[in-house]
Amino acid sequence: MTLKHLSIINYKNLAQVELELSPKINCFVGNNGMGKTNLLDAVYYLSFCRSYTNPVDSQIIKHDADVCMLQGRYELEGQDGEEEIYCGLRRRQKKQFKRNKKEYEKLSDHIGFIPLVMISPADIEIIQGGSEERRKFMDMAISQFDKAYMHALIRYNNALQQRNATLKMDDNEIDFTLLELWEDQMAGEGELIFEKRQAFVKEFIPVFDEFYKRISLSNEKATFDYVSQLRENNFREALRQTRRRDIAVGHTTTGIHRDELEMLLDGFPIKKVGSQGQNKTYFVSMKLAQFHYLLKTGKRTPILLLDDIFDRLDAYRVEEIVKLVSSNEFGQIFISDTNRGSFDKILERINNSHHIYSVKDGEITVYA
Ligand SMILES: Nc1ncnc2c1ncn2[C@@H]1O[C@H](COP(=O)(O)OP(=O)(O)OP(=O)(O)O)[C@@H](O)[C@H]1O
Repeated sequence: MTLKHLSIINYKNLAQVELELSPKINCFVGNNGMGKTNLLDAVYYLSFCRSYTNPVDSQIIKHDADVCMLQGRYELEGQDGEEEIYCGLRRRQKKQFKRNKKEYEKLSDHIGFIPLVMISPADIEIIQGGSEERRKFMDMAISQFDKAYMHALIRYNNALQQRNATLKMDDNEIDFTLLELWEDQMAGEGELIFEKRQAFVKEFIPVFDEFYKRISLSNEKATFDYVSQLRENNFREALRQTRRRDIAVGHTTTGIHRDELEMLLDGFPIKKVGSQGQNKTYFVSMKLAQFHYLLKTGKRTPILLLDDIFDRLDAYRVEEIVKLVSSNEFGQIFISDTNRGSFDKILERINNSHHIYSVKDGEITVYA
């Protein structure tokens, strides 16, 4: 999977960008706040129909503009010709998302077509944030290769919302037949989501473990465990049993929306005991394992985006990550950093084609 050409108009601080990209490594260097993350985020947008950093579309249009446009031309492995992905945003209007000039009926149809993994400092939230961050990680990872999972999740969340709205009604207004209907839908979709999350985590852990060991070259034992109320309970029955309590609190207290990934370092929660470098090693290993998983399950090599990830890692860990991502297993890579030195280290090891760009006040030029 290669992004050959990228055009941007008015994406955050990037007023106008035209780039011919290297099929292997593309480095973006510049000071803080210049637009490096925005550039990587634009590439992310073309895969996921949304920004990695800001879920509100109107806020990604350049402040002084009304329209924003992204266009990418891709080459797919084993396929002749190019694929063109286009996104047009206009304030107060529905976004247009097109593949080869044909508009998608549903944006979810596009997810997974351009597989991509982004690693950024914001991923610390997977460890430090609430359990919804860890569920989001699983959902993003599985949805990219499993449409049935994504659709089950959409239906589950809809049924959950409906059940919660019903629980908030006055007792005499609650329609128990309707409540049962939402519960049946939640149970059906929830069981499927649980099975798929369980299978994903089972395969994912050994790969993650391997990456963590390689990057840290230590005896630190990093692992995690999937915790779900569905493991021990029949979900449909559990929903019936917790109804009274749920009516009292006004929301659903049982289900896969309460699942958790317990993240451990040497048997202790990494959230509590991990150093900054260990935390970073942990989430980088998770994302690389996600890449590996996508590669194994999908038809195409994902694009990898590394946004400013070397800060706080010791020289040894940086070198190991560089060795890993420059191996043949990885395809096209976009890297951003404030320091040209990090790139030189990376490029020393690689004979492959690479481009280095300078990013300054939203303008991108080939590095002199
Ligand atoms: N909608 C927008 N319109 C114009 N500028 C925006 C918009 N959204 C964000 N910006 C600007 O983008 C800049 C941040 O860019 P970005 O996050 O890409 O920086 P960076 O080069 O990655 O910096 P760092 O090294 O600090 O991570 C800020 O100056 C911010 O004001």
